[in-house]
This record gives sequence, structure tokens and C-alpha cells, in this order.
Amino acid sequence: MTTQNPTGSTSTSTPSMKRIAVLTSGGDAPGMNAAIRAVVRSATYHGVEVVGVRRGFQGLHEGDMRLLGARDVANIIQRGGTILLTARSRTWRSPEGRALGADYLRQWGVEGLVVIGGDGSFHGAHYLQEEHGIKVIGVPGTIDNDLYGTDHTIGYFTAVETALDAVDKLRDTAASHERIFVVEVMGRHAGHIALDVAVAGGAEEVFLPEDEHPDQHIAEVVRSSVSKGKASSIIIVAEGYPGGGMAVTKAIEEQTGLEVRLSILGHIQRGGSPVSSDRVLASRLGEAAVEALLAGRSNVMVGRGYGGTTYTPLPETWEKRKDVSRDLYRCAKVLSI
Ligand SMILES: Nc1ncnc2c1ncn2[C@@H]1O[C@H](COP(=O)(O)OP(=O)(O)OP(=O)(O)O)[C@@H](O)[C@H]1O
Ligand SMILES: O=P(O)(O)OC[C@H]1O[C@](O)(CO)[C@@H](O)[C@@H]1O
Ligand SMILES: [Mg+2]
Repeated sequence: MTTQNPTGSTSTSTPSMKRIAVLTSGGDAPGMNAAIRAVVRSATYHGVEVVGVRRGFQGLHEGDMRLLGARDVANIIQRGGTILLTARSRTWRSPEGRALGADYLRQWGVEGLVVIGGDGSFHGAHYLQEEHGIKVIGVPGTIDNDLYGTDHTIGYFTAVETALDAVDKLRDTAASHERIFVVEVMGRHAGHIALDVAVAGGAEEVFLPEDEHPDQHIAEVVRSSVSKGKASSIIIVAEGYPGGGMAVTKAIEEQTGLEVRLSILGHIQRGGSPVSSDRVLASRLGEAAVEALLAGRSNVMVGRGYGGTTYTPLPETWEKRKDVSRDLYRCAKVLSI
């Protein structure tokens, strides 16, 4: 078969697959488009056709798919969201729902599937391979950075930058009014975003889902912030901390009598043009996913670690926990003195 190569000339080689599919699933993340582009272009380079599945597993279950060529993914590397759309699909959680999706893949002659998403999406991909023998490769795409087996996930860097920009702005008004601001950032089960934003934003305190003694922690913070005599404070809370930003706000108000303002940043953290680190990561991992499929790998997530590409069995990505950096947590405490 004739394939395209980067110099525009042609080479002869026979790829091990003729057609693969790609989908995005779970919460969207800046950089997913760059990953889609990388999958399509790298497959095209190897002479493999790509089917784009819309709306994640929900679209797969409904057969909502079409062929994508190299030109279809032009001018998307800089765009947030996902051109393939995404969904949280209840249907995919049942074997019957997955069987319909597998049928569509067979009808379309798809031999391998690239799933760009988070831990939930990787469960869905894993079951598809277990139940129907379809080769699957996971690409870590979630702002939460909560996947074991990769230093970073696509979208995480951009989400941190977006939250940090908001924190910098909130600090202006906090300082002017001598107020305490509690800022809630995303992270249902993981405090990676919260910790990075706290350190980079010079926050006075940070509350994470990983905190061992949540209630006791709030009391300590309140006491120390008052005794330090700081005129204004920024306190970062991950949404997965028990009770979220609201609980921390109430506890501080009740225990100090001080006025506190709560700012929940919410979905703004998921949008926007991806920063360069997310684009580069997405490009690398999209290409690595195609190469992994063509090399016969399956049921693994491609990631980055130890300066190179990593391959982690999908179940390990959710069974093993990527803890927040304890060093950085200590650093945040020391620097907020
Ligand atoms: N246990 C499961 N079995 C089968 N499919 C699943 C399972 N868990 C999740 N999925 C599928 O994966 C989709 C995405 O999962 P989820 O909503 O947890 O997001 P995610 O991939 O973890 O991304 P993020 O956490 O960034 O939003 C679900 O909507 C569902 O279709
Ligand atoms: O968009 P939804 O369904 O409200 O999900 C929000 C969740 O998704 C995430 O943004 C991850 O994609 C979490 O940080 C957050 O808890
Ligand atoms: Mg998840």
C-alpha cells in the first residue's frame, strides 16, 4: 500500500490494520482536538483510515460516525472542546449497550479504537475489549490529571492556567477589601489542580480531597490565618473536598466571624484554547496511540513519564492512585507563612 510520509514523498508498507476509530468521552478537555488531529494524521501517514465517532460511547452505541481525512482536522489544534463532541453515556454501562456499539464497529470494518478520555472512559474501553475482542488504546484526556501511568493528562495544564488567571484577579479585589476569598476549583476526586493553583497563586491555604483529617484541618487554618494577622487571604478548595468551597466558607465565617466571599470557578476551567504543553502532549499521545495499535498493543493507556512514552494496562490507570505531590503540598504550607 502507498502511504504518505512527512516529506510528501511516498513509501510502500502494509499497515497491520486498514481502519481504526477515534472518540472523545467524559468531560471535554482543552487539547482533545489536538489529540484527534494527531490520531487522524498519524493514521493517514501510515495508510490507515480513520472513523470519527461523535458523542463518545453514546454515539458509538447509536452508530453516529463518519470517515475523517487529514484535511478534516485542519485548523483545530488551537481550539478548545472537541469537534467530535462528548457525552456521559449511561447506555454504555450495560453489556447490551456495548454490544450494539461493537456491532457498529464491525459493520464499519473498524479493527481498533482510540478512546480519548478519563478513568470512566477507560472502563468503557476495557469492557469493549474484554467482551468483544476489539483492540482499544486509551489517551488520557481530562483536566483532573487523576490517571495513574502518566505524569500529566491532556487539558490539565490549560485548566490550571485558567484557574490561576481567575485567582490573580480575585487577589486584586481581596486585597483592596481586606477580605478572605475561598476559591473552589474543579477536581471531583483529586486535588492536582487545586495544589498547583495554590502554589502558583501564592494561596494562604489549600484544601484537597486527599486531606486526611478534613474538619480538624479547617479549624487549624482558621486559627493560624487569624494569628498571622494577614489582611486578605486566598484559600483554594478542590470541589472534591468534603462539602467543597461552601463548607470551608461557612466554617471560616462561623469560627472567626470574618466576612468571606466564595468564588466557584466551575466549567470555565474546561474551556479555552489549549496552552502549548497540552497541544504538545496531545500531539505526542495521539501519534503514540496509533503506533501502539499498529504494533498490536491493546487495552493500554499511552502516557508520558520518565522522559518517554509509557504503556499502562487500562485497569491500572484507575486501580492505582496517582497521589498529589506531597513535596508540593509541604511547599505550599511553608510558603504561606
Ligand atoms: N464502569 C463503567 N462501565 C462502562 N462504561 C463506563 C463505566 N464508567 C464510565 N463509563 C463510560 O465512560 C463515560 C465517561 O466516564 P466519566 O463520565 O466517568 O468521565 P471520564 O472519562 O472519567 O472523564 P472526566 O472525569 O474527565 O469527566 C461514561 O459516560 C460511560 O459511558
Ligand atoms: O461537566 P459535568 O458533567 O458537570 O462534570 C464535572 C466534572 O468533570 C470534571 O470537570 C472532569 O472532566 C471534574 O473536574 C468535574 O467534577
Ligand atoms: Mg474521571
